[in-house]
Amino acid sequence: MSHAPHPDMLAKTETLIEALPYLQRYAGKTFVVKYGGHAMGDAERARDFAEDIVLLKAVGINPVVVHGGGPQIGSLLKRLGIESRFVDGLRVTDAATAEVAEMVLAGSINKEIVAHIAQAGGRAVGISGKDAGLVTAAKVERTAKDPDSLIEQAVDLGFVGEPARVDRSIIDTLVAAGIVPVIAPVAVGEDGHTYNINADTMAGAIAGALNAARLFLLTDVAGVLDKGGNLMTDLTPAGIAGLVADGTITGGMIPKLETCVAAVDAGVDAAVILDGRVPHALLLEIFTRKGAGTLVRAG
Ligand SMILES: Nc1ncnc2c1ncn2[C@@H]1O[C@H](COP(=O)(O)OP(=O)(O)O)[C@@H](O)[C@H]1O
Ligand SMILES: CC(=O)N[C@@H](CCC(=O)OP(=O)(O)O)C(=O)O
Repeated sequence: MSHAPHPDMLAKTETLIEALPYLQRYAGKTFVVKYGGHAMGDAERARDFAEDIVLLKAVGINPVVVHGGGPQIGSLLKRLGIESRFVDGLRVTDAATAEVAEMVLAGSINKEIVAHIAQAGGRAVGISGKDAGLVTAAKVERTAKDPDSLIEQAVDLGFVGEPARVDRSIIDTLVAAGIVPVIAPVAVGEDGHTYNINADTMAGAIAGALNAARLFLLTDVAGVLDKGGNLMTDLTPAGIAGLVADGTITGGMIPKLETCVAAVDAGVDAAVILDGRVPHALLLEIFTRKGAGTLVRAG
């Protein structure tokens, strides 16, 4: 009788052994994972994502989830007959839009992610920036060139906020209790109004406040692509500035990379842009040698 292992078994064992140094390196570390609205479109991928989070927790990593939901806010606004306009990738948010954004983000999407994590055998609690004073928002100020006069003028984005202060204590309490925090990008301002915050910006601020080892941004592209469409696997803040200046990086990728640079500047070891359409993209990135997306690290 042969004792040679079946090739399938061998491949599985190799995968587990390949993960060993990463399991040792990352145990006890905090990973902030931003789950974008585009990445959560597919129900099967949403379940994969929840499994990945539960697996990270099971091997001693502390994942903290910050989610988006831009496309989902857009479709409810459409059903309600409310139009959306974007400036620099930010949704101009009047009082009615802020109400809808909070319903979708802190309501349906937040609870859906929590439920998926529970189904995968984990424990999660869904909160927004409002809970226990997690985030205090400041109104975002933007200027744009007037197309006629070419003079820079203030643009009022309404209730669009950015995190001015982060009080991490509620996250620490949940993590200490073995619970995965799932955070919606909505917060209250000093003025008592509800502010809608870009989810990448929210995730970067949370990662900075937690001194996270890693920030992962799950989106719907392979990562940052060069002008020929090839994946750029490693970037530094200086390299990113050059790619913005020469027009390689445009649109929604600009705030995403600004978030990565800010997080790395704030002491996060590395930020990674990942393709959320790939099954278990997070596990592949964390536990295999190859990595899957674009890694941003201090130069
Ligand atoms: N150099 C680039 N590499 C990859 N994507 C880019 C690049 N420049 C611009 N983009 C755009 O950025 C988009 C990702 O940003 P966004 O749509 O805001 O993602 P999300 O909704 O996941 O936050 C990509 O779908 C792509 O259209
Ligand atoms: C101010 C602002 O633009 N807020 C975003 C919040 C959701 C978000 O960022 O979701 P994604 O990550 O899925 O794009 C919005 O209203 O769409």
